[in-house]
Amino acid sequence: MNTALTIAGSDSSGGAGIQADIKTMTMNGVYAMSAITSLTAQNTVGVTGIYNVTPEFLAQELDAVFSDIRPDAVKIGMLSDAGLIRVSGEKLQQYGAKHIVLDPVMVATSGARLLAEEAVTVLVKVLLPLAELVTPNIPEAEVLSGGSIKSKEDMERAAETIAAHYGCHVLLKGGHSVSDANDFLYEQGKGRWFKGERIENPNTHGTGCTLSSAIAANLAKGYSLEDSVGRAKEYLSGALSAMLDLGAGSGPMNHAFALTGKFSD
Ligand SMILES: Nc1ncnc2c1ncn2[C@@H]1O[C@H](COP(=O)(O)OP(=O)(O)OP(=O)(O)O)[C@@H](O)[C@H]1O
Ligand SMILES: Cc1ncc(CO)c(N)n1
Repeated sequence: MNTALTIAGSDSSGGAGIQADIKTMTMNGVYAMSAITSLTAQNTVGVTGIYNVTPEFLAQELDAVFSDIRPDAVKIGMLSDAGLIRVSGEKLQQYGAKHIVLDPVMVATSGARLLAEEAVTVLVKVLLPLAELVTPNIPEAEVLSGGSIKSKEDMERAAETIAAHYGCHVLLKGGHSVSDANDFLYEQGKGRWFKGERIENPNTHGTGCTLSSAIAANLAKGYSLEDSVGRAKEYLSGALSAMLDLGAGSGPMNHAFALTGKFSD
């Protein structure tokens, strides 16, 4: 069986973070493992507490995983401080981890900051060069590219800038745009749009975590990057269109109904 590891934070409400990642990887047919970076007290309305593990403990988790069941792909989500970012980089290099998908989580859907502002430069320096793919949303891509993104052309330009700077492929997600939820993949000098009809569902808690985990799961199974993104986007749209409505705020998606049958291998 193919295996994948998520390095991310726990979401007590189960919609994002580690919980979304494990559901997604399992539904996509790979064995899921986790190295938890932080506990968040969180629900559909907001984040009320963040309790980070120490860098030493994260190193122990990563040693335990890599020395026993090697992951075929790694998804990285919430890493809220510089120490946790550095230790992740060291361990991923030490073990020669492959197929690293980096979701540069900065702010939760509810608006809470999940990455200290001063740690952004460390994330960029340490982890972007190790990643096969980075998956920023529009506000994150503005931070990484240093320019504002208002149009389709701005998205294409920003993805190209990030790829050129850091030597990784870029999937710039359009969930925060006003029109359709189209994502732009920039890979080895060529760009491709992945079209997604906007689903009128305000319950988008964990969409970014789910998409990056589904990409990692498909890379773990041996699909190309383009196919992995295509399959992940189908999975995400399926989970969103199941129209689950839980909690008072932006609720989670329904993973049990995510597979439309097209990719249910
Ligand atoms: N209403 C929607 N309908 C269809 N697809 C959507 C919708 N909202 C987001 N998406 C898709 O969900 C994926 C995640 O994109 P988004 O830009 O929301 O990421 P994010 O902001 O990192 O997520 P999160 O809110 O979990 O932090 C993308 O493929 C995006 O196109
Ligand atoms: C733990 C965690 N990771 C990532 C996100 C981003 O949606 C979140 N809300 N919570």
